Amino acid sequence: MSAMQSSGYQSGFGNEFATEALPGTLPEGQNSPQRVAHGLYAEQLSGTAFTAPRHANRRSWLYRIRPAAVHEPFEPLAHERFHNRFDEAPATPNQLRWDPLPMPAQSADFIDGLVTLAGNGGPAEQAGIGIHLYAANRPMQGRFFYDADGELLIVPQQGRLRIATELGVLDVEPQEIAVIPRGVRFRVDLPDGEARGYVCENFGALLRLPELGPIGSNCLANPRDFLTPCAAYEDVEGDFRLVAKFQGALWQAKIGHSPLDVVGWHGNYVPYKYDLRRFNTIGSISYDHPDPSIFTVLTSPSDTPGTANVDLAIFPPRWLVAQHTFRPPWFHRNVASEFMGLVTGVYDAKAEGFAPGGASLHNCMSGHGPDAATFEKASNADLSKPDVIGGTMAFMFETRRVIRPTRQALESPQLQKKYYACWQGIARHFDPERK
Ligand SMILES: O=C(O)Cc1cc(O)ccc1O
Repeated sequence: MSAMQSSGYQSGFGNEFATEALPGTLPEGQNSPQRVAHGLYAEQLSGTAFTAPRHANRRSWLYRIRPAAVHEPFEPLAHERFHNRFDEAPATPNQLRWDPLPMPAQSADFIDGLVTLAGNGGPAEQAGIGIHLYAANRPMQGRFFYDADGELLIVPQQGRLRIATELGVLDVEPQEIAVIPRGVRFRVDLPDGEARGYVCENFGALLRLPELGPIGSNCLANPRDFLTPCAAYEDVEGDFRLVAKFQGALWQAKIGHSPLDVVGWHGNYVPYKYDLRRFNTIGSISYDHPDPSIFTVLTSPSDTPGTANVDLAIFPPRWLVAQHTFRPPWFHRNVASEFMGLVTGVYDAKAEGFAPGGASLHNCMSGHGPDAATFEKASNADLSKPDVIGGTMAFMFETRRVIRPTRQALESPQLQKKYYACWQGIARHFDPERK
């Protein structure tokens, strides 16, 4: 099957987009005419309840060669490593850290290469997240995937992805992220031959831009930097497979054509990508290290205001200039749970051991913070000079519920048995006489 080429992008977040790969595809003035141009079928894809408030309502109208209903029945598809079983092992209060996942020894496409590290909630309650890693060395050939359980926030760490979706093609590279909405069918090709990264499967409310409050109307991730593909389609028939993730398990159906057959579409329920290097990072220009919520790129709200189902925060290159201040991330315990990954470079709270492609988990109220080496360095730093933090991109999935590691994550050879030791060298400095 020939790979779909990049179809170009439309910019904005939550817009009403309209795009067609063949002129004259989109009906004028209505969504579902008696006969659609070019002999296409009209189909609505609803990402929120019909009656969701207008500002939160997401749906798109797709004009396609065949409706999505055209496939054979689904059968269960075994995939032991990719799942939503977050109750297999006791949730531990220990700080956890993993080395990067090795590239697969056998041939693996994006689906084969998914492995579930942790999560909370689940698809049945439409709340919580799954945290997965992927490591793949082969494009998806003759098969397509959709996730009915949640939207997929993909954070590539190594190797580019070409994500051909029903709504067009996203070309994504490390330091960019992609979001594929719940239900949207896609195929992942690997332009660099292999790829590795992180996936947050969001079972809750759709990711959106955070409120800016007193920051004002700009900064953080600016809406115009979000890119949604223009329409692109393939008109191919063959003995293909459609893989669905439904209620935590995989299913597979025969399909005689590519489901990426949408010739034009309009609406606001869309895949998108964002270049994290465009994030307008703000910080303290007086004293103290602010809460990392100032680094929020996207948030999935929960029913409790200000308490996210999941936030994506990033730690991009930045200048630290705060005076009289311990500049790196402080020692911390949090009611929320913090999963971190590193795309490139060094994270400023950890001098070593947190490698690009690796991961750490600090659960509800588990103490964490700078390691001993970072603490000593920052406590003695010359604050008349800025700390110029360059060449790095760490990120955090922060969620209100405890993040429960899977059994395979706790038994993984990548789990660092001695992670706790990075704080063991923290010296006692207490002296009642010292000022
Ligand atoms: O390093 C971490 O684990 C995340 C984190 C970042 C920060 O800027 C402040 C506190 C915190 O826990």
